[in-house]
Amino acid sequence: MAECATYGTVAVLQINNPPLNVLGHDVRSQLMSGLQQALQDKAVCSIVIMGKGQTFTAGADVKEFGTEKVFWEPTLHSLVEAVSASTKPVVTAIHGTTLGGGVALALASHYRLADSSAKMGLPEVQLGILPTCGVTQRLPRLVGLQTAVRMVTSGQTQSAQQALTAGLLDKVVTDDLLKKAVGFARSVDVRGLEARRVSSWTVPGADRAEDVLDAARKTLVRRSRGAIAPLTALQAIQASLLPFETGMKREAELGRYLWTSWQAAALRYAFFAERTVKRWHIPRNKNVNYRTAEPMDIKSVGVLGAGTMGVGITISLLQAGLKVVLTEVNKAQLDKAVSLIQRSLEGKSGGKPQPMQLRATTDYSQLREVDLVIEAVFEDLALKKKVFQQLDAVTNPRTILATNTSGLDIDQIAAATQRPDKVIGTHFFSPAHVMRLLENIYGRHTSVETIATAMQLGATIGKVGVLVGNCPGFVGNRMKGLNFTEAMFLLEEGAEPQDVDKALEEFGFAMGPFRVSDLAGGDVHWRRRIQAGLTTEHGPPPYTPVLYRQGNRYSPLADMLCMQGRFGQKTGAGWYRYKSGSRTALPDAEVHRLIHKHRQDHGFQRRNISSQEIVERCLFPLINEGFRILEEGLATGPQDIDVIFLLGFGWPRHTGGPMYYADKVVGLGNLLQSLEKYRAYHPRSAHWVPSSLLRKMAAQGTSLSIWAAGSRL
Ligand SMILES: CCC[C@H](O)CC(=O)SCCNC(=O)CCNC(=O)[C@H](O)C(C)(C)COP(=O)([O-])OP(=O)([O-])OC[C@H]1O[C@@H](n2cnc3c(N)ncnc32)[C@H](O)[C@@H]1OP(=O)([O-])[O-]
Repeated sequence: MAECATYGTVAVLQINNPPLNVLGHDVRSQLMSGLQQALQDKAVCSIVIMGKGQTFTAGADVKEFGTEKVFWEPTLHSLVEAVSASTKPVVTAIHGTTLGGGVALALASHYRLADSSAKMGLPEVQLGILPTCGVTQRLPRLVGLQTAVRMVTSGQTQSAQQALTAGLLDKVVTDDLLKKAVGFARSVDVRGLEARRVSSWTVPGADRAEDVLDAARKTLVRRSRGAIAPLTALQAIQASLLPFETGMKREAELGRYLWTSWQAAALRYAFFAERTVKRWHIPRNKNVNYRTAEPMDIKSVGVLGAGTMGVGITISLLQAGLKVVLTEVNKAQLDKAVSLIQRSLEGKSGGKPQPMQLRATTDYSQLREVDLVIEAVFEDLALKKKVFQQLDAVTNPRTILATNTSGLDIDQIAAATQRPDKVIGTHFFSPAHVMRLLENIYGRHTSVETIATAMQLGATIGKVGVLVGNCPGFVGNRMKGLNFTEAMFLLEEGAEPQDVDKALEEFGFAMGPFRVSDLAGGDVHWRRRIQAGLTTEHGPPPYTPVLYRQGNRYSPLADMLCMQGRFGQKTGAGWYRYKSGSRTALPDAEVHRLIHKHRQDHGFQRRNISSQEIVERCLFPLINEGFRILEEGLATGPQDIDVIFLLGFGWPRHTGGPMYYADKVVGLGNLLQSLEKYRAYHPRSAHWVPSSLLRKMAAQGTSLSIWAAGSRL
């Protein structure tokens, strides 16, 4: 856990708690007793604290949070204060990704040394808590307010070089950290320790503090969108301008406030949910799971289609060091894609992709020897079936064929091949090289090896893979579609697009549904609705009522915009208008007139609609659908749905995701009541009918956490 050794006059305490040396109770106890021994040992003049293995430490053990263990002595706070109070100089020697409590230990030490590859960061706000243990008081004294605010409120890591420049480190070394740290510790002045204690310093540039804090507050109010941790952290940093002890008290008060908040619990849930989804199984056959599966080794991947998605997917694959054969029938499109890919990779790595790694071609037969192909052609079932038939003929029979469809039937696509066991959906989210989600969809015949390979590929390219079953829209788009449907009904009843967007942005989404639609392009879903027979390019299908389709209430507003060529930002007009070259959504009188006329034509009485109603009407049907998805066995558990929404649809992380939010914030009983209430007003919308799983759980008073625990192997 923590090992102690002496090198002449230097005592070295080494954390050894693989994989990440987290500071659980055992580690803290052993570090504390090692420190005390070193202080008592007359032969020891200075002390080094460092870590073995992949990192110094990833900080506190998050698994202890929410349990009593975190308060067992020595707490992290006691350990940090003992380091600070040491009567012998303490040198912290850092390597790997050092986070949270690791940075707290370093700040309390008298000297800080790091390996050149080290990174340091304070991810606490991402867990909804405050970096306590004096971090908010010592860090500004060491690096100034501006850097401290940036590090604490963003959670972003600093490279060793950045940390050195900022004053967070005293020295960066290149190799043999143990030897260098011992040498450094031997050389430090054992007298004058007080002057090395950061707690005795004052914050540099305190005369400009007001300006720095005001600017940070304005940015955070805009960016945090309801998350309380970043602004609370700013208050704690502000307290560093007070005498150290007073600031520490304020830090402790604010720390307690966040520690006990529902947002901290939600963010902790989100942290573990992202890691839980890799433990997948198929609900209808639990024997098919991550433990029984053996993935194929993937070294080369073919990408078919060089549009926006194909380009993003190719970049992700190349960044992970895989060989890619990018295939596109249109030569001009292919050339454009290659130059986009090269520019993107140059921007990141300073180098072009090696010619060996990216081969661009118009010739399908070049895909013959790749291990896996990801098809990313236009979202059209007939086209995809044709492409899969060709792929089946041209590729090696062992090659896995993946489709980047966002909602089409995997079984129908697989049926176009002689190898349905090797066909799977790999749904990337746009921009594919940025978004961390990969929704993997198995069909009726997809083999366990194919599933394991797609999940493994996700991990290889730095994405979080979530496995789901096959249904129209899969999990993400099936649920998300309902959000947009209700958003349009709200327009019919009296809201304007900007009212709906504002309410959902205040809830925490980066963008409301109409701004998202304009960004993505309204034509994508319009084409899908045409294919589904819900509308035609010229209006409702013959003999179809304007406001009802296939037995449900239907709003034709989005179709009406598309019929006018208003596809969103790319056409300069959608639900909003856009000045040339600008992405700023401006309310558009044309759209308001169109909505107003539609209301008049169909007898809607305009009424004022509250933000609460907007949020409930847009989100509750989506959550209800999540319960249906669980009931139908299309997701391994609620975490899978939450991760899809957190990483793929910008669901505000501090609420934990739709299923967690329903369970812990709204309450399943309240959710059921609301669904019943809206169902009474909107009897022609099937999405208000509560799912039987929700009814059952609300009646039994059970929580989704029972499901979450029981649904994992
Ligand atoms: C009192 C408060 C004051 C203090 O300031 C608070 C803190 O320090 S707050 C803490 C601040 N620190 C953080 O917030 C650190 C958050 N951690 C990270 O950001 C990444 O893990 C890291 C970048 C370090 C490595 O990425 P990677 O290489 O892709 O590895 P990976 O992510 O796949 O993790 C491997 C396994 O380790 C597990 N695990 C990880 N961290 C912790 C932890 N702290 N604890 C427990 N477990 C943790 C993780 O669940 C996984 O387990 P499993 O069973 O295999 O699912």
